[in-house]
Amino acid sequence: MSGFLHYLEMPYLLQGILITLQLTALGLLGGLVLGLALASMQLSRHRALSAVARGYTVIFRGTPLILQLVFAYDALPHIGLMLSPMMAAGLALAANEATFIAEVFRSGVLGVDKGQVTAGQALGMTPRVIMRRVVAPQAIRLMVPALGNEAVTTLKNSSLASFIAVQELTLRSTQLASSTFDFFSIFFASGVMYLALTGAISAIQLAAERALDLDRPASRSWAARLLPVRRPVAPLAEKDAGAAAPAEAEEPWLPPAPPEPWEREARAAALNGAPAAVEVRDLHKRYGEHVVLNGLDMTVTTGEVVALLGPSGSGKSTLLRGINHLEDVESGAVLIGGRRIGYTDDGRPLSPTKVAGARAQAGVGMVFQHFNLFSHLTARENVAGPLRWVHGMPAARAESRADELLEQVGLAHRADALPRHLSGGQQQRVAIARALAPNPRVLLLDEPTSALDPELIHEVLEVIRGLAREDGLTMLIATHQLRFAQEVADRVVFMSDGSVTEEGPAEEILTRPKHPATARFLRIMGAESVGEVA
Ligand SMILES: Nc1ncnc2c1ncn2[C@@H]1O[C@H](COP(=O)(O)OP(=O)(O)OP(=O)(O)O)[C@@H](O)[C@H]1O
Repeated sequence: MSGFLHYLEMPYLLQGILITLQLTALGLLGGLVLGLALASMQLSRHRALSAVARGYTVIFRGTPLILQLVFAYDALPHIGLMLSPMMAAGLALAANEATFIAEVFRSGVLGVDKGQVTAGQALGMTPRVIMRRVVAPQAIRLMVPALGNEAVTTLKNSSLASFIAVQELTLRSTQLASSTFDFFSIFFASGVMYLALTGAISAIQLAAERALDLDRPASRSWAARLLPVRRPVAPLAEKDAGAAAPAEAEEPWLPPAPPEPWEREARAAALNGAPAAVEVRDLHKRYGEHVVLNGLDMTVTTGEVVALLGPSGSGKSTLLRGINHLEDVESGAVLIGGRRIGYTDDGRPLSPTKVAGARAQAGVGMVFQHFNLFSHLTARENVAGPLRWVHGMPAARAESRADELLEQVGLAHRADALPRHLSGGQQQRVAIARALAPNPRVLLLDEPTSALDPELIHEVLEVIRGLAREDGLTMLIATHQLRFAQEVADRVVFMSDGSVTEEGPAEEILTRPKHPATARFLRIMGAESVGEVA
């Protein structure tokens, strides 16, 4: 059995290993470059590019590698492309491997939560910035195991190059065995050598996975220097300091009583005559045959807080996305501070990159139902990152602004935590801080508490209440929290079937609705208790 050992150090076979490694490197690097191009083409919005990439994939994934090797070596010379055996094998390996690597890239990119991409868009990031700062760092982490697999496959497939006389390990083992007839020992030694090589690849893969693991302290991770940095995970705090009411309180939490009539009157007087922050004019949107916004008109005055109510499916989220041009609409217009986002002055649509710039300038902050925090970044980086990437703020200033806002939402002590180490309520408060960071002129909140457990809702509502009452921020809030709407909103807009059914002072709409649809909705949502509070 030990007869195979001396083959492990035989220069003839060791040189074969070197050639195997060179061939694997050619196949893998070529496959990575070509695979990246194929994946980009498949993900592109241009149908022709996508079709070419799919056609390529069908051909190269559907035919045997050995045929491709022989083709590259024997057939290409007939069209004047003469390649050495090594180059022909490298080309065939790369061309074949690219189809699999492209799928790995594609699944990595598609595996990143779409909500984060939407959040990036809402923050004014260009497609390129979103890819670099949000999608790529997360996709790379997802792709490492599959890429490790592809590296092992390429190494093993390189043995097929023996068919076109490349002097790699398999061919040399075969030649040696044919001349010595010591088949068993030689092929055994050759198998051990392949195992050592594939084992090394697996070890590299594991090291990369460990290095990219977000739960490891960044200081020990070499990969953290390549991908966006995060600070070591802060120890979990037992209890949240800040805006929240204690979660363990035994009494059910109730929002403070609505403002006194004189307070409402004072606010109404202050808002009277203020310029429009958001104007929505005759907005139409449909998904296929389904009309979602049906000629919707609405104006939000600067400093006003508007609660958007309506049954599920009435188009509230679509309206909020439409206001920030995250949704294409069929007709109508949205003006933010008097300007249309996403269109030139003569009404032509802008490119996605220019739309991003327009969004950043328009100053519309957005908070989503499912938070949509960038899951690979700490709370601080979630807030500071967009300030740097979109608004060009120096890192130190962006971080101190992030710290200031995290303090405001009661999360200064969790600034270094990743989103997955935060409760839902904390995540939503980080999302609010992120939306506030660039000083938006208007904040859109899309059911900010509906994904939260009941005991976490109040901490988010407290933050929003502070923004409305103390900071005087213009807000449009889609919500099902009627008591909250009554307390915080200056006006309630009730939507059904894609248009405004009824609107007016919060107090009036919530306690004395005129339209039967509003009355039915309020009844279902427990309007009785609103009446009690009033
Ligand atoms: N991308 C989409 N493709 C097809 N239909 C969609 C899409 N997005 C939303 N819709 C449909 O549009 C309608 C309005 O959806 P929207 O999310 O705006 O309603 P909503 O009032 O916010 O509802 P909810 O209170 O449940 O969030 C719904 O019927 C929904 O199914």
